Amino acid sequence: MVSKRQRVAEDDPLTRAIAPPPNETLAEREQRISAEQEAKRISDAIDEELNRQRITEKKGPKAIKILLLGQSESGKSTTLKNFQLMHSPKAFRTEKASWRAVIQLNVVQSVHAILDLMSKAHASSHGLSSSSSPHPPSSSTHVTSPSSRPGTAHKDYPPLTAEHLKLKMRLAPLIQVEAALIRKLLPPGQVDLTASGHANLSALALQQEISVNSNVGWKGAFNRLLSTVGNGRDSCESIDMIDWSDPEDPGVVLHACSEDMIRLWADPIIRKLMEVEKMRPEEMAGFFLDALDRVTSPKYIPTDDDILRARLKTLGVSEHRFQMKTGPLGSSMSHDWRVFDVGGQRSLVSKEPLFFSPAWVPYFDDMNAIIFLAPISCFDQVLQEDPSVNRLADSFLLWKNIVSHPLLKKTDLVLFLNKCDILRAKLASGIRLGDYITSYGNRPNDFESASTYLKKKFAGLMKEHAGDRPFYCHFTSVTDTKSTSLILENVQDVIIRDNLKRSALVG
Ligand SMILES: Nc1nc2c(ncn2[C@@H]2O[C@H](COP(=O)(O)OP(=O)(O)OP(=O)(O)O)[C@@H](O)[C@H]2O)c(=O)[nH]1
Ligand SMILES: [Mg+2]
Repeated sequence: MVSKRQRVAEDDPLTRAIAPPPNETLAEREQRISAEQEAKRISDAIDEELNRQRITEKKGPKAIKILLLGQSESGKSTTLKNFQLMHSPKAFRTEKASWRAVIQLNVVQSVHAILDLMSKAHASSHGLSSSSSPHPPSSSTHVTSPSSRPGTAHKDYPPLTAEHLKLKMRLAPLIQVEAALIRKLLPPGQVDLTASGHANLSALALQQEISVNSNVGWKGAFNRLLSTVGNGRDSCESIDMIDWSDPEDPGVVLHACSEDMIRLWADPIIRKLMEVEKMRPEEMAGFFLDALDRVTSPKYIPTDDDILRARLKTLGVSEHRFQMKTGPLGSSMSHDWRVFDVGGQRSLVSKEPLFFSPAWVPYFDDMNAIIFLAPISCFDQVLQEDPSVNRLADSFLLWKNIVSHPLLKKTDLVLFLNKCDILRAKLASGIRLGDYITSYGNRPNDFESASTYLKKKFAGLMKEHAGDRPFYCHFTSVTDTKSTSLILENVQDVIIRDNLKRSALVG
């Protein structure tokens, strides 16, 4: 008779699956038992390895953590990309297909800003209000002077010809491409509606910059999308998965509009128009108009430099981990490094950047170092989130808050005076630092004097609010990978040295 318990066990699918076959021969039984023993041996070995790793992790040196801070567009994500390029170049390059779409979006948005300005100039010359133009005014990121904000006086725009208006019409398909690219880059439900509050993608694109929440892995979303149109190969070489013959690829329209975009960007009247508007696209984030021929070519694949210049606003936090040998040459000591990149945009409610929110502050004392980025070329610009605040004044204020923060007393603070390449070009073009920073007075308007002066200002704030803390400061252009990798190596050395000093004091 079969007991109830035995019946239950036989009904159990797992028991049935692992039960020996009913007519098992002696040889088969021996083979089965030996296979089971081998499987158990492998499983035990895996458990043992996991345990060993857990113990070493506990015993081994703690991960070294770096937090990147600074206002929006200061260059935090670009610095993170430099870390990735230095320590995981292969992984960095597998994301080229995703960056191609971001660069295409950057191109379209730069052209869009110029088309907006043409509408505004056209409306102004016909005595209409610019709000009657089909395109609302572009975001203040595209505008480098407070004088070009809405509601300002009538300007002396050069008259546009019929040819300009035709050119503008021929470029209209780019607006659809813009919406398609945004849809492609944002996983469903990830459209950031915080600023405008409506879901029309094309209008949304005009009103605000697209941001991607780094936690949801937009690159992953894009790769999944690619794999449905590509050859279906489950590869991480995302560039291999682009279907170059896909007629729906945004690159097709971009290529078709290429000559017209080049003509627009080179046109002397359009240049004059931008000059009157004090609009300098070359200083804008994600500037590719000087490389239109290349980036709109049918088989365009971004270079490392292109990826560093691509602009995608960060929402939330991005993390990059890598391992690095440390200590004297030949030493086998290895550290885990973690670099955190937090979106610098301010909350519309608290007016504070995300990294000063109550959710983030508790993490501060867990950081070994903070790299604070101050884009010193922005002395004549205002914050996109609050046009009443000058960008350089905002960087001074953030720096002051960081150096005097009680939770950051033991953290290494490293200052990157960033966008030096743009500062140099801006001063050379005749824009005067003294017109915006009155304390600069009549000092020479060259890079050496201006950068030294600004460095002293930041050092002064440190001295005033944090006493004799070491002042680590670098002049950077983080889109230049060569010089940035040297600077980052130096920063890593300083952090390791200070970390060792601290553990010696504790030990
Ligand atoms: N020319 C030049 N461009 C730079 C430099 N640093 C950053 N950029 C560009 O400026 C834009 C903004 O840089 P990001 O690194 O995205 O700025 P962010 O601080 O991460 O901004 P949020 O994510 O909004 O907080 C990108 O297009 C970069 O390529 C620089 O030193 N020189
Ligand atoms: Mg960012």
